[in-house]
Amino acid sequence: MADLSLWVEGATALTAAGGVTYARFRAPRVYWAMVGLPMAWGRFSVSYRTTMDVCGLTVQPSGLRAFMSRKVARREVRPVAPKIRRIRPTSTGLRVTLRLPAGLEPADVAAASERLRHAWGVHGVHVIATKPGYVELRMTGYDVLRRVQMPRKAVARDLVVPVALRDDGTAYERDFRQIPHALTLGANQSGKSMYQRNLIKGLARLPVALVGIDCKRGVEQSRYAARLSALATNPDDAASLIDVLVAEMEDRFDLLAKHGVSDLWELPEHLRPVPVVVLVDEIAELFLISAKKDEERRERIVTGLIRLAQLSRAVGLFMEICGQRFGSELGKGATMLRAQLTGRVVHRVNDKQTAEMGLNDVAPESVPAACTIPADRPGQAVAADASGGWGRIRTPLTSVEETVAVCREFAHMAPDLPALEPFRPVAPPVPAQVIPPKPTTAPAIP
Ligand SMILES: Nc1ncnc2c1ncn2[C@@H]1O[C@H](COP(=O)(O)OP(=O)(O)OP(=O)(O)O)[C@@H](O)[C@H]1O
Repeated sequence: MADLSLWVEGATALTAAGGVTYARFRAPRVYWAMVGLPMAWGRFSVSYRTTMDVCGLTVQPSGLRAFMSRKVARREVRPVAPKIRRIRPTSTGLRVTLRLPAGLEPADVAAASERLRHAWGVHGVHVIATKPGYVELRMTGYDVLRRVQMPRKAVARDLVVPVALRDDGTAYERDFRQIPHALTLGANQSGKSMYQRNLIKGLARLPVALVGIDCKRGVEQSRYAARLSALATNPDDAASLIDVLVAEMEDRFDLLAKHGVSDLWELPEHLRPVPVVVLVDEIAELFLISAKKDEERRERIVTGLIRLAQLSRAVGLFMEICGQRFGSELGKGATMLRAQLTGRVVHRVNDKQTAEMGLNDVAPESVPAACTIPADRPGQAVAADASGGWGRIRTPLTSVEETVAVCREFAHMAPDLPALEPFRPVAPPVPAQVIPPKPTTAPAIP
């Protein structure tokens, strides 16, 4: 009898251990909530003071404070560590708000983040300066980019689209009003189309006009035709469409001048034209020419794009450009246009030079991170902008069917812009539901 209960206990323990190991790799969120979080929180609480001390994140107390400790409280004078203001567990990690003592700055804490991560046994520690004197430690319990799950609260709104997950567990949002024009670079199969797909899926729900330029005969973007107000699938159409967009920009400037305002958002709502997002897939197709006769068209396209990039923010025209490389080898105007695209997302690249094209002028220290994206992590990228900030992101896996369905659902939101009417794509018919043939009843076997 005793033997049997020993067997049952052993089997239960083994099952539980197996379950925990399984959860750790297959359901890291569950593992974090049940095992990782209590352990990390405990370790953090118990070792906070000593960890801060050994990581050099304490300062000597002021003279008055030292005097009070010694004479009034009759305590030993101890170095001062940042004060914990708030601890908040999340589904991916732990967030701690710290008040820094005089003498410490956010960069000091950021420099120690690797040491903190090892001390508390977490996957990563990111340090964010939230306001003067305060930092937030964003700890992640596991590699959140391995299988991307967007935070539930991340939804598209205004002109902000959550398009990927950051490695600190927060959503990476493409905010068109903050960063009007952006560039996405990456090698073949690095995840550029997935990035655009997530962007289109988010934008489709917003009151914006979507304009596609996809000179690979529209293989990528024509699938989203239901929600596009215009689509160009070859360089000749692209040149005409860009001319129309430049004319639209000029009309909008006339409108602003007429009402004495300098920005689209200052217009009363009933007068405000709808924002337009121009999505360019494979920019090289617009720059490269195979015959001398195409030179004039190239000149028209490049001048138009540069004018749009320089001026169109105020009138609500935004650009999202995508390509494998974008440097001076594309010819005149390429680097000038690139300089106007201040948002940068660089996926896996084949050479350091491509990473430099995308990141050197905005966040040069992020170049090594872009060069070390593993090939088995499509969709992972380095995102940077003109503020100098950068981080690692990865898009969620989103199927074409899912995005097409969203485009169809929100097709009624594609605004009618008369100028773009000649370029309006014809949405492919909804595939008829395949109804399986009725099974024919087999003759009864006698
Ligand atoms: N975030 C992601 N998670 C998982 N798989 C992804 C992710 N992003 C892309 N992939 C996969 O990687 C492959 C290449 O992705 P995608 O087509 O987006 O790359 P690309 O850079 O546009 O390639 P190309 O330049 O050849 O068109 C696809 O099979 C896609 O399903």
